[in-house]
Amino acid sequence: MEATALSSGLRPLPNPNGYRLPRSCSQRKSLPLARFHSKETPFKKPQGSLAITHHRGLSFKTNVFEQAHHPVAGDLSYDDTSRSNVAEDKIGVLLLNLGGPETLNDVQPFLYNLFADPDIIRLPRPFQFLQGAIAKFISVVRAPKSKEGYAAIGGGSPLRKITDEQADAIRLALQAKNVSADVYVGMRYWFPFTEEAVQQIKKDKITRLVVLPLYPQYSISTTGSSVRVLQDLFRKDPYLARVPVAIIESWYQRRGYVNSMADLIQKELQTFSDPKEVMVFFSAHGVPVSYVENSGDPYQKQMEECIDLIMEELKSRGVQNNHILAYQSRVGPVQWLKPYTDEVLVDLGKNGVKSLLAVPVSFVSEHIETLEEIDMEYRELALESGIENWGRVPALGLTPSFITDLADAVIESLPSAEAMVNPPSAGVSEDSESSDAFGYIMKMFFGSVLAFLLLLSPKMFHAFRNHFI
Ligand SMILES: C=CC1=C(C)c2cc3[nH]c(cc4nc(cc5[nH]c(cc1n2)c(C)c5CCC(=O)O)C(CCC(=O)O)=C4C)c(C)c3C=C
Ligand SMILES: [Fe+2]
Repeated sequence: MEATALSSGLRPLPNPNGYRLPRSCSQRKSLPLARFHSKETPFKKPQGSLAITHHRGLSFKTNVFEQAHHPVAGDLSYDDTSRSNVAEDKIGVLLLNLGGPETLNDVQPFLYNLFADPDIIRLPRPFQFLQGAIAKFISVVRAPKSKEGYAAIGGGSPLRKITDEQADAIRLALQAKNVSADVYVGMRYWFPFTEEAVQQIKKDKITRLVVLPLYPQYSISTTGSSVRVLQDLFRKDPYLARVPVAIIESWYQRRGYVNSMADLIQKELQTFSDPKEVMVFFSAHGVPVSYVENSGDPYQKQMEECIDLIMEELKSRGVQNNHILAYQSRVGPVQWLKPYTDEVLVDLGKNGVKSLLAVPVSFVSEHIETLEEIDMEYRELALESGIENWGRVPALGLTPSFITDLADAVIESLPSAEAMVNPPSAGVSEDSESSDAFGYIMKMFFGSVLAFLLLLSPKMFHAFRNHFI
């Protein structure tokens, strides 16, 4: 697990895991940040545990190996640290997620929010003023196809409901471990937006916050984007700037997660008449290759490590099936991570694979890409390609061992929370505010004109349409 603390001028933001932020991000004012790099050692058996009890009855029982982010594992005592006493705190947990349209009318504005994200469509600096116009254009062009997908799964995304349930389950799991915390949901592209969650956190006077993105692996396009928004909000607000925050950037290595995934796979294999013959097919959401190759996104590496850990766990249980990893859901004209799920399915069918178990691995809730893309499109393609027996592992959702492990991750990261003490961008002059406003108006004007021209040009429309649907 890697926990990061938003904090005071210790180190600049730009190079968290050794990866480079996309230009759009690194060129923004960077937020000072202190980081605690921790690699949980998932295969070491715990050799001891540490109970930390505080006055007011708050008690943490935590495994010393999972305290790797602390300089001296096993020596941890909150009283020894310079950090404030966790027991005194009003603890908040903020779950970050993508969000999804709840009705078909939400689809186009949801897509607009997604494509307006500079971590999703990354434009060279001179063209960044076109972001809004391009987002408008692509969202309008893509909306009909996306709507068909959402219509096929009942008219909207189940993400909000599932994430709310996960929030409740994590709150209860924390309570069962004697940690009282309020759990919030902040979505990146739809309601409840991260901004709303942060307002509530402030209203509730939370004094220590753990940020838990619901993506096991880190990508610039997911966790990176959500955390950037959060940092912007914290930087601007004098109250939030002082709240100690710990960010759990990725957690695919945690035993609880790996074991829970292995449990689900093992169980689903038993539904086949000949479980040993089944190809375990991990299908991860893709990202453009440029994220990995040019910006150092750790997503692909983490994904591969994650699959290795799950397969090692299965092997240790005597499950020796063949497996493969492929990437799904590519959008737009650029190269995405390969191999592509649809191409691999066809190849496997051609090469005589008869039984296949699809395992969605980049996300922990059911969503359009499991319910529509995998269950409908890929299933059909696989059957057409010669695969006879098809199965799919459900998303982790509310699986108790998984939820308990997330609660543990929260507890383990609490001591590493640190406040951002830099004054929020003080002294923004009226001049710079008015020039910002002028720049904004100019961008909106030229952006709208461009979007209008693009939409009117049949040639441009068709070129874009072919790439984005
Ligand atoms: C780890 C998960 C995800 C990564 C990485 C990711 C990158 C990424 N996604 C798009 C474009 C779209 N994503 C869409 C939906 C969507 N994406 C994820 C997860 C990841 N995306 C989820 C869970 C969902 C579903 C939300 C829901 O409503 O259930 C969509 C909209 C759906 C569609 O039209 O297909 C788009 C578009 C890009 C461009 C990208 C990386 C740059
Ligand atoms: Fe996506």
